[in-house]
Amino acid sequence: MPESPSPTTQRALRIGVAGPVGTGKTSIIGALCRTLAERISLAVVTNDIYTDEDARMLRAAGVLDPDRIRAVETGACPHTAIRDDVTADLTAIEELDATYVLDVVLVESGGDNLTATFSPALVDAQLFVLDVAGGGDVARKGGPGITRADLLVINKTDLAPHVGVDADLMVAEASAARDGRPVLALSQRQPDSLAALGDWLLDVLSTHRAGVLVPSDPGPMAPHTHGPGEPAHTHGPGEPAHTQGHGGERHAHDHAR
Ligand SMILES: Nc1nc2c(ncn2[C@@H]2O[C@H](COP(=O)(O)OP(=O)(O)OP(=O)(O)O)[C@@H](O)[C@H]2O)c(=O)[nH]1
Repeated sequence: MPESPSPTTQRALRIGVAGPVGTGKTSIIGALCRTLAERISLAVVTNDIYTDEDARMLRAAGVLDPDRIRAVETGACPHTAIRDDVTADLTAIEELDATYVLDVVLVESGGDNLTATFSPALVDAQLFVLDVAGGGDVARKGGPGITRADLLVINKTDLAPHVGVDADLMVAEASAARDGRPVLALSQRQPDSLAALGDWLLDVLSTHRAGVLVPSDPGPMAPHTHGPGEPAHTHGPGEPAHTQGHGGERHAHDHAR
């Protein structure tokens, strides 16, 4: 039976999982659910632009009661839903928290670029996921998620020999870039690494229950564009409305919220 949350906890701990497309975010959430579902009460919110594919994958994998897994279709770039207007995600989290006695809600960002991070208004702590197949030099490139997420995961280390990457060096370089913040080498094929990930989450949960977890913001996205010919923009306060290209569609929205 899952333990009940501490009476001092007003709501479930919210953990964000961000990182580029295909680095293993859904698999990590599945592994956390498998590792911890007997010990704590979990729910999941996934973000995809047009589909609920990640939620369907997790439901099909049977990692949790399917009703505890909700999909948010962002309809725009994933970083918009986790950073600028977090309403849809917050609503999904709050509905889950009102329906179940929860310890933790895991929120998966849609796969995005290297600079997308969660707003501290949405999650209490966040992990950023890279994989060795993306190249050994990615961790050196920096960016807010790599340098300042609460945990950086270097994922799919089992593939390192096949893609010519020195995973230990990648971890060392990432650690050097993070000023003492933790880095975890992970593989779905290495149970010890999955247990270490579960332990990290339980540590964060203890801090949350003690009422001393202060969400920290890794920082805004770097200036970027959404389509050929569009000028680079940022997501900082006071930024004027601009247009974004989304597979041919264009719409205006204000990132200053
Ligand atoms: N070899 C290996 N493959 C992995 C590992 N983790 C995930 N994968 C595979 O990597 C692929 C992408 O994994 P996902 O978990 O869907 O990645 P994601 O980041 O959620 O992908 P998006 O939601 O599309 O951004 C799948 O084929 C997984 O089976 C791992 O540790 N080792």
